[in-house]
Amino acid sequence: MLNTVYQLKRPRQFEAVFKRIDMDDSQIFVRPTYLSICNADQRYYQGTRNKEVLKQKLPMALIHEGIGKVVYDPTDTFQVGESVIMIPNIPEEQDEVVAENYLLSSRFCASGEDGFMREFVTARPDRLLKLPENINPYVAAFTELVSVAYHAVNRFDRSAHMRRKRLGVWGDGNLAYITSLLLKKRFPDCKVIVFGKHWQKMADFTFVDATYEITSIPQGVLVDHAFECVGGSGSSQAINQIIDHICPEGLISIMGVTEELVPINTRMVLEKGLTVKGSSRSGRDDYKGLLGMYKEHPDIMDYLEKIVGARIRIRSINDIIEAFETDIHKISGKTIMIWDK
Ligand SMILES: NC(=O)C1=CN([C@@H]2O[C@H](COP(=O)(O)OP(=O)(O)OC[C@H]3O[C@@H](n4cnc5c(N)ncnc54)[C@H](OP(=O)(O)O)[C@@H]3O)[C@@H](O)[C@H]2O)C=CC1
Ligand SMILES: O=C(CO)[C@H](O)[C@H](O)COP(=O)(O)O
Ligand SMILES: [Zn+2]
Repeated sequence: MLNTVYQLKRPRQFEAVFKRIDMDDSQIFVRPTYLSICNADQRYYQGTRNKEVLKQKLPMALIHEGIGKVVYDPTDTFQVGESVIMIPNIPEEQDEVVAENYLLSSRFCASGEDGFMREFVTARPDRLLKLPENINPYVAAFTELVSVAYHAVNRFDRSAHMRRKRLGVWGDGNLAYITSLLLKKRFPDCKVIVFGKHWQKMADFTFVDATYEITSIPQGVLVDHAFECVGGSGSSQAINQIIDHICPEGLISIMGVTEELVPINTRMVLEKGLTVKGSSRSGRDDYKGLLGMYKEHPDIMDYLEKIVGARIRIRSINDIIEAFETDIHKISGKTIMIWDK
């Protein structure tokens, strides 16, 4: 059968193409319902990736955060009409050491192949998870982003030393909000301190213990471990400020994505004996763990609802452009597309 795929042809230009999909016994058909825009999608949409990357990856359907409804399941794993979270990471092998999101052979929707802006997404049963009942679909749409923070917090917990009195989070955007929220819920006895550029944005981080503007951090403010949730051109400043404010033998978790190489003060990384740990994407176990955390702490959902931003119904390519342009000009929050295609 033919599937309509809404691909980014070149920066700021989408087109609908028709792709043949063969029905077989292993692929479940899902109709996307709520999709959420990530900074990675914006880098393709605005053409801020380097030319070679754009040439290699486009045309490609964007979006790797989303939920949908099962319309056909030859595997009998889900019921028709059931809402599911779509997992964009697609592993092709298992490894006893390397997690699915770090395997070089893994594929990723909206990075190396079409993302979720399609009429139907076809997926193996292990790439879908049943959405719990009564979950707000606008929040569920960005489960992938929350699972990335969950994954990084888990990695931190497995590797960082046990002095965890103060945990620093650099950044004041969506990823910083989510990471500090998960840290506070997971380690309620630790102080979570946010270091951001905009006090107006940090005012929404009501659940943390302190916030500082990065231009006026009082002398003597130190953290045991830190999370970098900035990315882009702010990466270098954030990472170097972390190096200045972290105690010896602390762990720095880097999550921000940047196109440029980032100069960092390696002398002080050495002198302080720091561990720098990168975290990218997430895997099925992270989604499952996160859904368990939602069950244990239902108020996480209330906090996540606060970062739902614009909600835009998509019926045409012009609506898609409107969603991406709105997202560029937002102050904060996640832009959600109600996928009515
Ligand atoms: N590792 C992964 O798998 C994932 C990584 N990401 C990446 O994480 C990064 C953050 O994402 P997101 O929160 O959505 O992005 P945002 O752009 O919303 O957040 C970053 C925020 O940090 C602020 N900022 C800039 N410089 C500094 C600084 N030196 N110290 C503290 N704060 C600063 C920015 O302000 P201003 O805008 O004024 O510069 C902005 O408000 C992005 O690079 C994104 O691509 C996202 C998802 C998954
Ligand atoms: O957003 C992300 C995961 O949620 C990552 O930033 C994204 O996977 C990076 O992909 P790309 O290399 O295509 O920018
Ligand atoms: Zn993303």
